[in-house]
Amino acid sequence: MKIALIGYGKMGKTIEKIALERGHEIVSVIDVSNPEDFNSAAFKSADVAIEFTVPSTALSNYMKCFEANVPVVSGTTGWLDRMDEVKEKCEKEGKTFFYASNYSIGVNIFFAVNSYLARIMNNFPSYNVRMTETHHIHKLDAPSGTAITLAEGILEQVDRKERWVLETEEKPTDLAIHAIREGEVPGIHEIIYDSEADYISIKHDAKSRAGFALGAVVAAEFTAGKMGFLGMKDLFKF
Ligand SMILES: NC(=O)C1=CN([C@@H]2O[C@H](COP(=O)(O)OP(=O)(O)OC[C@H]3O[C@@H](n4cnc5c(N)ncnc54)[C@H](OP(=O)(O)O)[C@@H]3O)[C@@H](O)[C@H]2O)C=CC1
Ligand SMILES: O=C(O)C1=N[C@H](C(=O)O)C[C@H](O)C1
Repeated sequence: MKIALIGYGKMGKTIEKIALERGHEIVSVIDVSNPEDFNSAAFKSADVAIEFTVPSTALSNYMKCFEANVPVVSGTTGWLDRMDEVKEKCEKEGKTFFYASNYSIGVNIFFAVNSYLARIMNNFPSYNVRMTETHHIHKLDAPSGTAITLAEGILEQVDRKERWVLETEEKPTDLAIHAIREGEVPGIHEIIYDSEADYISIKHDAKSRAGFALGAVVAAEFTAGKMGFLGMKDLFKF
């Protein structure tokens, strides 16, 4: 498969290594220095583009992929308030977009466990729920995209919580997400249910970026040749 990489940072480089190991060809690499390459024949020849950049540029990168009719798989976080515009492009104009706030298989299992636990805990109001996420000091957004997906999973199930908030609960119906930035941590997410009697927690701790990158390449293999707005539920069927 011919892959274009958009963003050649920590994730772009890890994805390149895994894509090559899986027998794919990298036909174009676009970073801040060469945005004109979206118009190149090499970019347009790609079966799929994999985009991991920064929140401020993600949406405009997707639009450039759509103009070139190259399906895009993205993991960039911190831009999700614009998601409806992307969905509309897919639904009305037949473009292809695959998105996950976290591509690792382990985190997607964790999402399912989080939902299941939240459904049980809905019946036990003596437990208050909160979350912590820990990432490297270079991360631009907080809370992490993964933490937002986890929070959405809890809010769907736990009737006593109405919205997530960064850091401090203002009222009992708030679900607090504490964001920690330290060293070079690839990503830790922990959900805590706390009562007077005890404390139940579930935690995912990424050992490196390899799991995220492998998931993104597998998603790209799945996306090439497909149409529409896609996500991990289409890929894993859970
Ligand atoms: N969904 C998932 O599974 C995961 C998502 N992420 C998310 O992916 C994103 C990238 O993460 P990571 O690789 O660690 O970050 P990095 O900062 O290491 O890489 C981002 C890269 O994008 C480049 N860039 C900036 N602007 C543009 C532009 N206009 N066009 C093309 N490239 C551009 C940067 O260049 P320069 O440095 O020169 O500015 C940099 O090389 C983040 O939003 C992060 O949260 C990360 C891991 C997993
Ligand atoms: O910026 C990162 O590094 C990560 N970002 C994603 C997020 O915001 O959830 C996924 C992973 O946690 C690493």
